Amino acid sequence: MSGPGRRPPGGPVCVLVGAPGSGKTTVGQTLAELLGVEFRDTDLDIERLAGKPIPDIFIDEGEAHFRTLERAAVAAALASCAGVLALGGGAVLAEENRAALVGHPVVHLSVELADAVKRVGLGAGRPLLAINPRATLKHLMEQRRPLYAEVATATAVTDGRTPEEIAAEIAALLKR
Ligand SMILES: Nc1ncnc2c1ncn2[C@@H]1O[C@H](COP(=O)(O)OP(=O)(O)OP(=O)(O)O)[C@@H](O)[C@H]1O
Ligand SMILES: O=C(O)C1=C[C@@H](O)[C@@H](O)[C@H](O)C1
Ligand SMILES: [Mg+2]
Repeated sequence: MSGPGRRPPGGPVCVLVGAPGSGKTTVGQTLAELLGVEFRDTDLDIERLAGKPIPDIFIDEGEAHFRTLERAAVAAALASCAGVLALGGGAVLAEENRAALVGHPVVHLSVELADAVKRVGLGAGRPLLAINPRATLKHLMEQRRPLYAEVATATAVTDGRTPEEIAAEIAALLKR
């Protein structure tokens, strides 16, 4: 893993991006504990503001509305989080979000299809994976791989590794 990049004053110490099941929420929580900083997750921010779970937002208002909420959540979190920030798996799809990430230390949690499929199972709580999770995840990962690479200043491989090992690697890197 190469260096994570410079952190703008007041911004997150680390932003995590990656495919569904890459471990952004799990590794992010562990990393925040290790560093003694706040953990923030734009998916949770969106659910709190909307007052309902993400699958219900997809059902009631549709994906386009969710992406609008997500762009606002990413901008707000980048402006106010000084800890570890996990983004939703599809946040990098928006050019606006990719532009907002420039200058931040962004770590891509990489995962191959086999481990990702095992981790998300039948996609419970993940509306995009509700039907045919393996094929959908394969397509999403192929489509998004260049976008994660575009925004990332460092990559941490997660396949076959525990969240604790991954968080420790990122923490060491951030101290450099
Ligand atoms: N390195 C790992 N090894 C094994 N299991 C893991 C690892 N990282 C995460 N998991 C498990 O995989 C599942 C998905 O992890 P998590 O919810 O953190 O992914 P995510 O990247 O936040 O996904 P999403 O994009 O849907 O929010 C959880 O059950 C978690 O316990
Ligand atoms: O991969 C995606 O597009 C998504 C991932 C989750 O984190 C949530 O943001 C939502 O379920 C959409
Ligand atoms: Mg998550």
